[in-house]
Amino acid sequence: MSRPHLWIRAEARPTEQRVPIVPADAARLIADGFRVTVEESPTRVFGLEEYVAVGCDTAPTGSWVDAPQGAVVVGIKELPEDPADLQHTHVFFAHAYKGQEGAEEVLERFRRGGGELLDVEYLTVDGKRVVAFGFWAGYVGAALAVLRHRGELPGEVGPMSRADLDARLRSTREGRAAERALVIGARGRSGTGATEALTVAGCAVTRWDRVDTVRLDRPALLDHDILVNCVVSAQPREPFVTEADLEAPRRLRTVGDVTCDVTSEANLLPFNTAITTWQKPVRRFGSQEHPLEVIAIDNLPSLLPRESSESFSAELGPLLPDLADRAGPWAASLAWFRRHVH
Ligand SMILES: NC(=O)c1ccc[n+]([C@@H]2O[C@H](COP(=O)([O-])OP(=O)(O)OC[C@H]3O[C@@H](n4cnc5c(N)ncnc54)[C@H](O)[C@@H]3O)[C@@H](O)[C@H]2O)c1
Repeated sequence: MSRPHLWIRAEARPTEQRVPIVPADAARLIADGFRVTVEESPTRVFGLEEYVAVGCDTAPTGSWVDAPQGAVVVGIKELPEDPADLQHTHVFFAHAYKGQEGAEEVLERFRRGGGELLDVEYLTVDGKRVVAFGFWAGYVGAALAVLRHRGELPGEVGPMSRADLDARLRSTREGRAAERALVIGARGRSGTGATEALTVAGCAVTRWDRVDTVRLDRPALLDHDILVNCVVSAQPREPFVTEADLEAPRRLRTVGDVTCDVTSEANLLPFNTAITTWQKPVRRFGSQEHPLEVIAIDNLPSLLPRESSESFSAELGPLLPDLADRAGPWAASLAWFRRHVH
């Protein structure tokens, strides 16, 4: 069976420590007949020596531009702006098919260079995504909400390990009554992660999914200390929290909005219309007496780079034997590319 040469590029963003294939999975791929080249990276959470130890070749940062023609360049986030023409097959999250800012330029680079994009977001089986970062997004999103609620998140956030995060979740619970925390979208990937973090934190967790919001019981919703919104929402519908709720007395004080649907028509927390950042993670609403604080960070998985990389790699690895034939989920992703690039 044919095995393409996998080229793991260095991420362009200086804050991005994740990697799509971790050393343990690179070892499995090499045993299965793949050649794996890993670029040097100043930020990656796994050291280059860990890849060398399992038999990967190494290459300088950004040298994928000169990779052999058949190599498949694998990354997570956007490509650097150079070169102008893309000749290789690239696997990454391009965010290029929904009219996003800069999307047309990216597609034009592929068109000009004759390259091919196999966008990870569009790797699907029976229409369902098979590689995603949702679990750890929910985990860290819920964890930050709890820490903020406990007065333990005063300033900036940055990449951390799960062990450190869990230690903070456990140490800050001592001597407190368990907070009432509600996860909506609890059966999904991020909802499952959120539930796990809240459990580690010692919260009393309520889990709602679709059936529980058909007739929204807003008083019950507002009678929680913490809300973590993990709902995939495509159409406008009755908001979970309204402007009117902001001024009124309520138990709810902290919201982790994992969806970050802040500018979408389908925003279920429409009082908030902006994301928050690692530098300024919290936005404050409501009155002095009845504040409501929201964390809506749109790159949550990068805050747990090791765990996010491990789970991503575990999902991607088993798909790679089908890559050479563009079979299975690769065919689905390629179809999206062909629809957009002729
Ligand atoms: N902030 C970040 O860094 C980050 C990272 C990854 C994903 N996300 C976002 O998180 C969201 C969730 O992603 P996911 O991978 O967990 O999705 P998912 O499809 O695994 O789960 C979504 C869940 O929402 C439920 N749901 C849908 N409509 C509902 C409703 N009206 N009421 C209650 N539940 C409802 C679904 O049944 C499902 O269980 C998406 O918007 C995604 O883009 C954000």
